[in-house]
Amino acid sequence: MAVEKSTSIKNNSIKTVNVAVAVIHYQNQYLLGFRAASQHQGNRYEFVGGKIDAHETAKQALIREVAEETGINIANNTAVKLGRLHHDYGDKQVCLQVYRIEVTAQQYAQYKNLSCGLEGQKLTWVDKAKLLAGHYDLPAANKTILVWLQLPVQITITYPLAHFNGFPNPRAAWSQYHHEHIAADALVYMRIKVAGAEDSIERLLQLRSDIKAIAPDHLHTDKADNAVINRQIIAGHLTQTQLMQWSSSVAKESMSYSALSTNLPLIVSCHDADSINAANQLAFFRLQQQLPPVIGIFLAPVECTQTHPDTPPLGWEAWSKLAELADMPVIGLGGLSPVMSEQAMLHGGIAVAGIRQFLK
Ligand SMILES: Nc1nc2c([nH]c(=O)n2[C@@H]2O[C@H](COP(=O)(O)OP(=O)(O)OP(=O)(O)O)[C@@H](O)[C@H]2O)c(=O)[nH]1
Repeated sequence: MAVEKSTSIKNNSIKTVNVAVAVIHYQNQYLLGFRAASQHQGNRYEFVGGKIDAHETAKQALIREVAEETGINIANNTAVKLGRLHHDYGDKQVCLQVYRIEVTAQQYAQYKNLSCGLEGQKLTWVDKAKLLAGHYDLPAANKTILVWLQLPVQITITYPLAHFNGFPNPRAAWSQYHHEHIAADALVYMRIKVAGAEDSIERLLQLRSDIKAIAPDHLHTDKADNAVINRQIIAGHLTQTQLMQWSSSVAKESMSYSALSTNLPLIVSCHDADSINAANQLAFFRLQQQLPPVIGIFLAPVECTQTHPDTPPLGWEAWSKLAELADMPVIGLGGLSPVMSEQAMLHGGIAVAGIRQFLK
């Protein structure tokens, strides 16, 4: 959501402070600062960052703040946009503009023993698994950043069930095929494209306890007592059509949107600016309601695809402009291969997803 728009939604008597936040890491080591007791949200860990000055872009502020606080020059590192987060602390409203920056091996070697910042603050490199497990007390707004950081740089998508229609038992064939071809520890979007085929998803999850899944949003709400599903499904998925239905139900003040999952984060599919705006609206709504966040957008198609040959591709430039509108991490989809994650990052995305080339 655009900063201006969110500010107008909120109490205008309190000005929103725009903050550039740098999630600096080298592989699985993440850099945290520690806020002094006298600061807002004091005695908590934080990512390096600070207020965006007037006349400064978020990326300029990021480079300046990181240099001022740590001495690390990130001007030539890729800053991967994760998202924008609006948070009301009661005494202060912030809009965090969050970027992930991987430092080079050389930078890490130079700064890995850094324990005190240039402003006298404590700095520490921490293990990603411990960070995500909540071992470090961070300001409340950062909770969503930790959920974003769970997303890998490659996401596998399943074939739809119809792909196996030639088999005597298509549902069993779907589960068996994916059981054999999904890479170890993958995050898999279970795009089965048929209502009522949840048993196939459940069977696949039972066969592959190493994988995590994004499943149609209704699945886990229907089966909230199912241990397999609860353990492995990390997010529910909404198609663009479902997202726009939610958005129009909000516009009509109908309560049907309450049917969306309340126990898991959501990932949505978008193809244009209107749906990205709806995703931002949904993310803002869920944060306000303290519901699990919207953690990503599948934005497609980047390139031509075999599954949607008639849909004109966006191409990376147009894709990048749309990705910039999103308040949450964006995943490239459509005609991509796993090695293109770097390209996605250079265009404002965090990951790539696909079917064929992502299965082994
Ligand atoms: N740097 C940083 N700030 C964060 C994070 N999470 C979060 O909510 N914030 C909030 O964003 C604002 C950061 O701005 P800042 O660091 O320049 O603010 P400050 O209050 O320390 O500066 P000041 O002493 O000039 O007022 C603070 O209100 C802080 O509580 C984070 O991970 N890193």
